[in-house]
Amino acid sequence: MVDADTDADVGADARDLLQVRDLSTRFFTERGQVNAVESVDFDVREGEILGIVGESGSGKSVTALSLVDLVESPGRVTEGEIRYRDPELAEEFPDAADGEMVDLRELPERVRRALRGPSFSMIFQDPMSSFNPSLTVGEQIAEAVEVQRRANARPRSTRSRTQGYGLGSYLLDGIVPGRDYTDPESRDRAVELLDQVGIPDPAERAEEYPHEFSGGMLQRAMIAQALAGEPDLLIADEPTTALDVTIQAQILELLREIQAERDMSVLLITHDLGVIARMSDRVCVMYAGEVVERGTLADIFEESVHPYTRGLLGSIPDLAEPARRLQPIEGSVPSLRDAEMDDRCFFADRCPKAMEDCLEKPPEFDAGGEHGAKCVLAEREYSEAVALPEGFFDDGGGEAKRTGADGGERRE
Ligand SMILES: Nc1ncnc2c1ncn2[C@@H]1O[C@H](COP(=O)(O)OP(=O)(O)OP(=O)(O)O)[C@@H](O)[C@H]1O
Ligand code: NI
Repeated sequence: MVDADTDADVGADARDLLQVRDLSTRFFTERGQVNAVESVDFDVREGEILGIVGESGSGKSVTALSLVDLVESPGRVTEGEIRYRDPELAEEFPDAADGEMVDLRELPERVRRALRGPSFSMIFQDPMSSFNPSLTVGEQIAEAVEVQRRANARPRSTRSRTQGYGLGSYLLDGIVPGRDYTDPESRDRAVELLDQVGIPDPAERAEEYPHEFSGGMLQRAMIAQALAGEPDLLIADEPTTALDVTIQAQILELLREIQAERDMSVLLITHDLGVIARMSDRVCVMYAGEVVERGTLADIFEESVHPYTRGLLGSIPDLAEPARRLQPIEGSVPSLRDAEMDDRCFFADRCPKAMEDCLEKPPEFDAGGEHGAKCVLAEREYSEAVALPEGFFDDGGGEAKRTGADGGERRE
């Protein structure tokens, strides 16, 4: 049982680990330009779980890949800043730095790659894709441990062996370790990591191959692999989507424990609002490549102002009436082809409250505190209707809102 107050642990004054500004990523396909991520802004604070939620095709995964410079051709980050807190790098690359924050896009590629593992790590929906089928699980995690060791042993700027940071194809595109490649210490550490993610008999399991693991166990092993580099930020893209409900709950619990233990930041991507409610401190709702609403968990679940968020909320099963059918929002996510996208609200076609003004670019409505939405209607309705007392949103990052709300129950 996790108390709602855990949100409050990450106060509004916690420092940002990552600041994403005006990030745009496009795919230049034969059929034209696809605007997969469109001028996205968000921050990830130290020690928080930031959730990104949205339907399929809303740009969540491409956003994540953009952060770690893994967007594949014909895609490319075309705009924006990805500022990451790293005083050492800031000192080394003053041109890319502003205080302790370094714009990753301004760093040499080799340096940026070297951040994968020790600074950022990623886990995915399909753990199989993260492992080389012909090497034991233990050996692959040991390799990830060694990458971290080498990184620690050398100054960042001269690190050269950054390829094999142990995640999926990035392992394969780098050095594929032979059986005797890793040293015994790294192998011991791998067993320790397997133990930490709750794999029974970790020493024996380390000797097994990925196909000998169940889905849930392999998911745990992937988390162990991602943790081997002791990352500051773990990006989890639909980490439990492929798992059955019981295992899903266990893996989420594990992620939460690990996050708290290490005070790591997590960017959690999912289309499942239940997962968001259970896990995140703050939330960004994405639609058609844009962040259309953002706020604390309470802002989003109790006071959402964007019709899209409200639609999504309407489509989660009611806990009181579990038999109720899901109510998907009618219509589908737009194509994101540049040729079809004007400067307007992209949700207007599906919005039950659409009006003529929605054919213009929606304003960024500030709902107070950290709560914001891209919607002209929200701006109109709520700027007048929600006359909140002075200081309501101020101290404690929305603490006042949570009092008396049912936020506590939602989490477990
Ligand atoms: N390789 C590619 N070539 C062209 N367009 C792409 C490519 N990869 C992604 N896109 C475009 O980017 C959009 C966003 O995709 P993305 O994978 O980020 O969505 P998502 O929100 O993660 O969805 P899902 O929940 O299905 O994973 C897609 O709708 C697609 O149009
Ligand atoms: Ni995705």
